[in-house]
Amino acid sequence: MTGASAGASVLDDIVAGVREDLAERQRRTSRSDLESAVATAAPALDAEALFRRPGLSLVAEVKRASPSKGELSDIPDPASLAAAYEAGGATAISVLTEQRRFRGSLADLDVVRAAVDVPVLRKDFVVTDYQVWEARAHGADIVLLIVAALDDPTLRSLLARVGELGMTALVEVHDEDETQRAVDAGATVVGVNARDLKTLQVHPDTFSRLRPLVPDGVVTVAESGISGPQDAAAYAAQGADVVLVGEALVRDGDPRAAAAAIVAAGSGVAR
Ligand SMILES: O=P(O)(O)OC[C@@H](O)[C@@H](O)c1c[nH]c2ccccc12
Repeated sequence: MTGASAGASVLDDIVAGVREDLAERQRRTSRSDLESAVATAAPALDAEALFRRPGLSLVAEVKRASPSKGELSDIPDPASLAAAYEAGGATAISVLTEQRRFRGSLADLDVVRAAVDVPVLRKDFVVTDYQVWEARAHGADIVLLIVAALDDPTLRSLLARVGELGMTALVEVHDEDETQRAVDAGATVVGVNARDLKTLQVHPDTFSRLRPLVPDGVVTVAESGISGPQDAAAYAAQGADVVLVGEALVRDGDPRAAAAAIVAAGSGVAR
């Protein structure tokens, strides 16, 4: 049995809402409209190559709310927030585009894309090819693929599409079985989410438990519950190439300095 069929969960609820919103957008914008937009868009930036550079990379997230915490921050100006992250040395910017639980949107992705020169991640519950085209049409360079939400054939076909469009896939796992599925499907960037999206609980030891299952040469990303520089340095010492941070940055009054402190903490950590 795969994660996608593991019974009712928060994740199933979120994906059901995502599919309804998706059907609505598909009525307005055809797949061929998206393909035309992609054909004339600037090519995707190579985020994976940036993640492979020495030192700890930071992916800084634009996140207003979450199912576990509710409202986090109003973020009236996502473009300025993203620019602050970039000025602080973030390698890439993550933008939540899920609307119902995270209060994100493709409009947020658009304004962030226009505001920064670094790669941008579309953070959403991607379950169909259409959403990958949509991500690229809106300027995303990276797409999140959550293994728990996908069966193997779908994971593989979405990975192939992300590659065809020149983008990087961040393939998210939260247990041993999902890690094996990600690796077998050929993921080159694996994100270990310390928050189990089925129960919403954070388990800080998840990264160190799953890291040994990821082959050398695959980029690893530590995700969720990172409260600041100390946590980031700890993940770097455990072999993380990248940390993905949302709440701690959106709640900080000085997101540029907060991002810079995380980047500084990760530099010079023996890995
Ligand atoms: O705000 P935090 O605890 O720093 O977490 C960021 C990020 O890991 C989290 O937003 C996230 C990780 N995977 C996801 C999948 C969908 C939505 C959100 C997420």
